[in-house]
Amino acid sequence: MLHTGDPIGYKIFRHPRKPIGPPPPQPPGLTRYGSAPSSLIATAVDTIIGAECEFGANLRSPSLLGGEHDHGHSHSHGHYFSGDSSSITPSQPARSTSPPPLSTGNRGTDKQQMGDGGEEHEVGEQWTRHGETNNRASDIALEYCKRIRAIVKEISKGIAESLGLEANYISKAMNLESSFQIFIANWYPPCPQPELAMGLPPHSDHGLLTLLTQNGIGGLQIQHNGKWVNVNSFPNSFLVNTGDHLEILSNGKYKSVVHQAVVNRDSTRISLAIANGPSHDTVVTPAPELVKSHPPAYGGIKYKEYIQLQQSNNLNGKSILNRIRSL
Ligand SMILES: O=C(O)CCC(=O)C(=O)O
Ligand SMILES: [Fe+2]
Repeated sequence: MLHTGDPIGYKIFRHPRKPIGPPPPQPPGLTRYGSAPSSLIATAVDTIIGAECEFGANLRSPSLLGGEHDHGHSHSHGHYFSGDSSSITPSQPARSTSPPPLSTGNRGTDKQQMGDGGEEHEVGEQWTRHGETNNRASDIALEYCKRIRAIVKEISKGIAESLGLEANYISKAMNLESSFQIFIANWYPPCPQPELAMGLPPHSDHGLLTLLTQNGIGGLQIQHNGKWVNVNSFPNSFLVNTGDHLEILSNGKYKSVVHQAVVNRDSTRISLAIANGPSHDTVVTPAPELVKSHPPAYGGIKYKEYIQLQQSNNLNGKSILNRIRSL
């Protein structure tokens, strides 16, 4: 897990208490206690990264996230959002009538998916809330994702060099110009018996890097040497989680971090995660340079299929990565 030091600001976001919906499938022993009311993403975008807070202000200035545009991408290239929650839906019909391939969530969180203009989605879809188009939230989130993508590309250069690879190796191998991003908002309400509950079960993220920002309330834990370690919510920082596809590409030199979210008795916690992966159809395999002294430890699988596998199974540590482990 890495931290980036970009100076972002945020403000505490308090969502009105609402009953959460029916619980998703539970891991044995603990009650899942975290979800998202269906309007969370748009509301969270409005309040955590929206115009009233520092971050929103920074979003409009090029300095924060590395520039006005994301090097090579434009709306016409095919950024999109699509909704898989009941009340945040594309305001225009999707191009295909089949459901989005990644729409089956297993986490009880609201998600918005953003990708490279593949066949399933219309470009420039907008979010609706309570039947009304929320242009502002979708515009801010779109810009946010573009800037995050630029950051991920920069970090990937440093990682590639640390592996003895050419700086742009990861960007090219994963086709990061068209990287598939998923915008995830997690909402963890106060829980009367946190010791009996679990916010988000242990898992690793499927992509390359996940950039997380939070509302100042701790709850994230990472597994380190077999123990759970609390990760504090540092102000003015993103938390960067290493994902399974970095582990694959690096032939195990970088490990994806297993993490979970716990809940607390007093405060609502919200986290916004942007999961950044390769493009949909990319098959990532260990870099040839890294299999000279160690045979490839993982087989390759299309990223889209990998995500489908994770989303159609309960979150359970590194269970999906283990399926394509060859050693
Ligand atoms: O809420 C958190 O801190 C963890 C979120 C997370 O792991 C995820 O969305 O994948
Ligand atoms: Fe995660």
